[in-house]
Amino acid sequence: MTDVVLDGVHKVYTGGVTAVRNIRLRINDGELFVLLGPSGCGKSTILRMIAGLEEITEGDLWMNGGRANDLPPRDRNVAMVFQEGALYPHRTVKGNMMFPLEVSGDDRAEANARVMELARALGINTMVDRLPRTLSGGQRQRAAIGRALIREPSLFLLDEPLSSLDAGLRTELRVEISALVRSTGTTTVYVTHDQVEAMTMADRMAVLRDGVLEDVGTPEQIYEDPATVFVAAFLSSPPINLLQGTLWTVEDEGLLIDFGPQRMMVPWDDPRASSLISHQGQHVTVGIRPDTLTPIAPGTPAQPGTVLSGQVRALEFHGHEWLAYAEAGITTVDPTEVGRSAAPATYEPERPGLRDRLKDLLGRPSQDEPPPEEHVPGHHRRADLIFRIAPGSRPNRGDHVALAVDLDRVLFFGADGRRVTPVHRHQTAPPRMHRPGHASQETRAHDTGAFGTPGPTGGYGTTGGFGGAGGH
Ligand SMILES: Nc1ncnc2c1ncn2[C@@H]1O[C@H](COP(=O)(O)OP(=O)(O)OP(=O)(O)O)[C@@H](O)[C@H]1O
Repeated sequence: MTDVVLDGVHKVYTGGVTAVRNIRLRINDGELFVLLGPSGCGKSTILRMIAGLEEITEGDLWMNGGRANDLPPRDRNVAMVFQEGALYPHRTVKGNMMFPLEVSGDDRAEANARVMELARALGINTMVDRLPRTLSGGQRQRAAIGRALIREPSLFLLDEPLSSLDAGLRTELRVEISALVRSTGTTTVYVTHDQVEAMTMADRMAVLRDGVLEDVGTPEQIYEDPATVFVAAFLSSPPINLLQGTLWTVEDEGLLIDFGPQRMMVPWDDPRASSLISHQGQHVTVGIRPDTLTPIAPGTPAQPGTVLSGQVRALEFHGHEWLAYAEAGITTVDPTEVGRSAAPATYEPERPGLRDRLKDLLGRPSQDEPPPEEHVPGHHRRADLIFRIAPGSRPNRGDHVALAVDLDRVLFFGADGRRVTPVHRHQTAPPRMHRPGHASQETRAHDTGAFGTPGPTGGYGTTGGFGGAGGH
């Protein structure tokens, strides 16, 4: 068993491609840790550096408290499974699974018993005498996982092992892989670009973009309390509404978010008001998940500044729910563009007399234009407000709808794409099975911080909490 720390790890490939930028991350002993991100974000590179298959350009890799940058792969006790798990074509499933034990000279009868036990756990015990070419893709992956796990590695690395399988098999296997590695207590690092796979499997996960660590935490933490616009959008299906507004303070009332034709109000007693106030006069991105908007009948009393409206343009049936798309005339933010460069939030809008501007905002007609967009980093467009329809109250296309916003669940991001309010990363992974003698959850309860959230030092002679991205 092992824990892994990446301390300021940086990777530049020959030819100059920077694949990984200053990653600081702790993967705890016995944890199922997922690396999630879009294609090309550096997930596989990180995995390969942990395996010793790729050189680390800068920074340190620690395994079980020892610096491992120069440790040969064979001395790391790591097993790895790829998208197409490699099997020897002329060996049966059993032959493939036996191979690592034969190499290490294990007792044959004992090895045979272990292979059969693992094959049963993987659901391939009835096909151990078959050759790989006679197996389905899912069965081949099970065999590859069996071959990797048979010699009880300290660290199990999986690189998109399910991505070539169909949706049904993926669901089935992700449950089985999670159960298997949890029952063995093997520290596991799992790479995927599939948010559902990440959310359903991970004890904790890291979200990457362009080689930069955007966020680290449990799936619940990252979903409910994302550190950046990119993370909020990457972990959202149906997509989160990301509305671009400008923030103004209104004495006696609160913080007004001006979306141009519509606005929202965050009252002064809202716990986020004290963080938001520093964005006075600046662009903010307001993240509203579709289930945070509730259609209400016209005229229903609501707290001022908590209702948005639009005209229904499309309806979509998703089996378990209906979604509606309403044209609201609000500029939305493209999360793939925001916060991409290291550009700080430098936008300073022109300030006509503030008092005049507020008077204007609070009483003006809805067709007014928002502040000029060319000042804002990122890409912006007008898009629909997406909301979930309550059962039995389906609007028709063309209807005007009023949508009550659950203000407590709204997320606020600055122009640089980072959350305006601090993100919380105090808890570690949920309790899980461990073999006797392994570190308990409590002893592993030193969690990472992301973007300046509190995180104690992880030891190994480094400063600051692991898990936050540096220099982003
Ligand atoms: N051997 C290599 N030489 C040069 N550049 C490379 C090499 N391997 C990867 N890269 C580049 O490094 C970046 C990160 O690649 P990596 O494979 O780690 O990403 P990934 O997130 O795993 O992507 P995917 O999900 O598509 O596998 C990409 O820009 C890629 O083109």
